[in-house]
Amino acid sequence: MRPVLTKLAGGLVVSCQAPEGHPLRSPDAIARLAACAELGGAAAVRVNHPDDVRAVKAAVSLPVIGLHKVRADDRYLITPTWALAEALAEAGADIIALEATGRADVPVAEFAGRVRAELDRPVMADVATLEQGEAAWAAGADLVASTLSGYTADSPQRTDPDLALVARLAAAGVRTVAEGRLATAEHVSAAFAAGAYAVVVGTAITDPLALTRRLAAATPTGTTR
Ligand SMILES: CC(=O)N[C@H](C=O)[C@@H](O)[C@H](O)[C@H](O)COP(=O)(O)O
Repeated sequence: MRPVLTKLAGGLVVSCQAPEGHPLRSPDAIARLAACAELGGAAAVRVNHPDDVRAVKAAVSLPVIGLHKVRADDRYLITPTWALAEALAEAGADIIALEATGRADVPVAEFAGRVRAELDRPVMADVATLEQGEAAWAAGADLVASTLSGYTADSPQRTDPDLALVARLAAAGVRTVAEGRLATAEHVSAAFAAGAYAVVVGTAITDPLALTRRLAAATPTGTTR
C-alpha cells in the first residue's frame, strides 16, 4: 500500500470546499479551513480545484485529496476527465478523487490505471452503488468512497449517510471511505463500525452558511426572514 494511504487509516478527512458565490469562496479561506482541520486532528483534507489545492498545500502538511467538480445537467461530476486529474497532480494533490459512476470521459479501469501509472498518485473512486464500488476496486482504485450515494437516480435518496453501502462495500473487501452527509460523532463511529477505512466530513465542519441556515430554520422567526 502506498504510504500516504496508511496516513488515512482510521482517520477523519475534512472536506474543505466552497462553491462560487459562497462567502468562503477563496483559496485563502479554504487554506484557513484546512489549517483548522489540521489543528483539530484531521488525518487529511479533501479539496476542490487546483487553485485551492495549491493554497492548502502551502498552508498545511496534511495529505490532500484533490478533486475538480464539473457541473453537469443534474449534478456536479467529480474530476470526470484526464486533463483535470493531471492538473490536480501538478498542483500537488497527493490522492486524486474521480468520478467512478460510469460518467467520466473514460472507463474507470483506464482512468484509474492512468492516474496510478502516469501521475503516480493513488485513486479515490467516488461511487453511488455497490456495483460501481466493486468495479472501481477491481479496476485498481486505492480507495472507494460512498460520496455520490443519494445524488444519482440509481442510489437511495436519503438525508442521512448511506452506511448500508459502506457496510456492503467493506464486507466485499473494498477499502471503503464513508463520505456524504456525515454530520455527527455518532455517524463517524457508526461508519467505522460498518467497516470504513476512513471517513470524510464536509458541510458539518466547513460550511457555516449551511449550518446557520439549518439552525435558523428551526427558530420561530427563521422561516420569515
Ligand atoms: C455530492 C458531492 O458533490 N459531494 C462533494 C464531493 O466532494 C462535496 O460537495 C461534499 O461536501 C463532500 O462529499 C462531503 O460531503 P458532506 O458535505 O455531505 O459531508
